[in-house]
Amino acid sequence: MSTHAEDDVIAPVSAVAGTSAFTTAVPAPQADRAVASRTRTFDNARLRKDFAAQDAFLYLEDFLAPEVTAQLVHSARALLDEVNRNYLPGHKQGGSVSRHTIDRLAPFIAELYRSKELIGWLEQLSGDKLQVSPADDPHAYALYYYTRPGDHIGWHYDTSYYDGRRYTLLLGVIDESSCRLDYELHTRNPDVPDQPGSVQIPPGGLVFFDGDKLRHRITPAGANEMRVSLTFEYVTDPNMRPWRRFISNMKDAVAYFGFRQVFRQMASRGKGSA
Ligand SMILES: O=C(O)CCC(=O)C(=O)O
Ligand SMILES: [Fe+2]
Repeated sequence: MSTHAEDDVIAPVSAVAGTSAFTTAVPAPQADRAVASRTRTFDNARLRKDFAAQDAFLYLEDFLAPEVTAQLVHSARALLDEVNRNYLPGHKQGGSVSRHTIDRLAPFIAELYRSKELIGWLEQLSGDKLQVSPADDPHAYALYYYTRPGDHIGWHYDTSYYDGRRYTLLLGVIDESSCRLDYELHTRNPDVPDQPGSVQIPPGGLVFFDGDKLRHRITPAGANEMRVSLTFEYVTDPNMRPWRRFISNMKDAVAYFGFRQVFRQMASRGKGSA
């Protein structure tokens, strides 16, 4: 079900992938400064209202500073050789790169994930105190790749296995595709009719939502298309009961990152080295 994907790249992209991409220097921006340069220009009171009115969902077409988007695009292409592909018939087909690989090869993404400016702004929107996900959660930050015809994710929620809420931030990185994020608002609220919507997330665009409230899917990629999105997960309580951790890990191993990535951290922690 889970395979490596060295040869899974369409031609124009593979020209810049591989080791040479790592040596082509693209200076990393300073994450906090770059985030603040954008968030201080927004009408944040208005965005907060929009987020609440849409039952904990917000889409912004143009969020990231251009130098951040450029850095993410560079990393997404440089990490093509690291993509782990998965097929879950009827539910999901596509690739992902876990936070463990990002830590090794794209540290700017880890820095952006932890940016105080970013987290503070998301806290303003959500009205919740947010924390980064624990070190052994491979989903804390991850890249998703849609590079083959039919790559998609079926309807689902980003269910929280934590004791508190789980928020998902999606950042558009590469979108040379017809893929759409289809969603339904208010599905958990019997008093409000479900409200369907659909967006494409262009490079630098943002989607932020409470994972247990937004029903969503990514529609299938066509031939010669490529889409990469970056996901950040924030939680209100990083505690997770052991049996839920087990279910969450199994899901991440089967549907996203492969067993080696997901259980590697646990194994090394068992030996006292993490
Ligand atoms: O690729 C995306 O933008 C979102 C993917 C998604 O919904 C998920 O992996 O849970
Ligand atoms: Fe999702």
